[in-house]
Amino acid sequence: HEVDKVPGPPTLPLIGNSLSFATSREEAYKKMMQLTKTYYPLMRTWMGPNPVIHPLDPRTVEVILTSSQHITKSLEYGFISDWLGTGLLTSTGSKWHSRRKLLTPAFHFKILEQFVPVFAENTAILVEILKKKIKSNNSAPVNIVPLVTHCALDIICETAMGTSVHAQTDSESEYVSAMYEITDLIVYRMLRPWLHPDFIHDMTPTGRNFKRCLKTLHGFTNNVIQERKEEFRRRKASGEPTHDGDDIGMKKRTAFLDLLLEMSEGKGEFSDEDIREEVDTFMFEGHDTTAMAMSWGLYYLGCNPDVQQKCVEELEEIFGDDNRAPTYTDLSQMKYLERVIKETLRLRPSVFMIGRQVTTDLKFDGFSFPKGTGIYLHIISIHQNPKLYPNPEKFDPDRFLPENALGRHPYAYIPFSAGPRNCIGLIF
Ligand code: HEM
Repeated sequence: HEVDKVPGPPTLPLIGNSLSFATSREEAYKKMMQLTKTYYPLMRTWMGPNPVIHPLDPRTVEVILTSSQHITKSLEYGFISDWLGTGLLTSTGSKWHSRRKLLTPAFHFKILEQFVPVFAENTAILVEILKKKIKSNNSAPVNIVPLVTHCALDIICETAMGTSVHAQTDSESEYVSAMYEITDLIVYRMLRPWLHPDFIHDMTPTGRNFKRCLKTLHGFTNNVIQERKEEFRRRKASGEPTHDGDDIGMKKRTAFLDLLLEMSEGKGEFSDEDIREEVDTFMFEGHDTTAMAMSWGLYYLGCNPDVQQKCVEELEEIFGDDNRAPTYTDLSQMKYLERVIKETLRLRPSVFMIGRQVTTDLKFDGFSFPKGTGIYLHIISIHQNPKLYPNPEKFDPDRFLPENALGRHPYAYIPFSAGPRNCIGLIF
């Protein structure tokens, strides 16, 4: 096979390199990181019967990401599509093109600006919960990940669907548990090629649990969509504004769902099913990514008191003694905090790997890769490459000072991916 001209670890017939990764997430991750170091700058593996190439330096990553041809996601994304359908993350070709065009205005900063109070309200709840935890724990370490994740879930629910799941105050919610469980089940399946065929997966406990979670998740979004739709129609019929909140507890803001409903009513371009797949996509893409970024950010602030002190000073400069909630304009003044977030996403990018599938022959560096070859892009491996970031494990926000970033390859920093299929929620 053409792909075998590229160096890579020894393979077994039929199963390729799959056995090496059919282990815990942690082990699979460590193994992959080690391989990317050994075979830098280009590696091949076989995931079961499927060949995969791993471009590991920014130059070749740029070739893939800037291409308008290579926009089809790798086979693994198929395991999410029972949940997310062919929404923006998983779709390809003309469906993806038209959806991306339709949804881009929903992420305009004018829309995002009205969400800042939602961030502030939910963060205030998180701070109170953290204070209580620290007190009741006698200042012993607190696992912040579930707390931060619940906060992120509340934020994304309110901004994407205009409804609250109150995950911070009701962590027993069925929807919240299903959300947690399904992501674990998907990763478990990805790492085990014998679970890839649907008919096998469906017969296993993993498959049955997956279906159960799916029922809860789809049931929840379907309900919210129906409720919002009825409300939307009622308002339209009575001549009220369709999406600026009402007196039954909704805040004065437009959730993504309201925008989708407007699109569907206006031009009939979105069916209920279309709306659900996009809302589910935002829920999936928008909560775990932000929760991990916030958790790692807090972790690094905790480990680096000097960095923490500089953030405090910056905030004091902006707010003085005022206890008011931050505004969108305030955010743009938090230059140092922005570098802290950038450095967090360098060291611990929430989406540490993305995948593509070759659909028309791909050529670079004297190699030719036929249709059907998988492409894995290891964002984390690029971000931790000592050739691009000296002393890569060191947490140093000043790497992102303009003078220090000068001359760095633009594809050496890609936490939100890049090119036509980059993250639509990156300003969020
Ligand atoms: C720290 C936060 C985030 C990070 C690091 C992140 C990262 C990424 C990355 C790397 C991709 C490319 C995925 C791929 O090619 O497979 C992506 C795509 C996407 N992200 Fe984000 N994301 C974040 C937050 C969000 C939020 C808050 C939303 C929505 C509310 C969102 C919605 C999406 C969507 C819909 C796509 C698919 C875009 C397309 O294919 O056209 N993301 N994100």
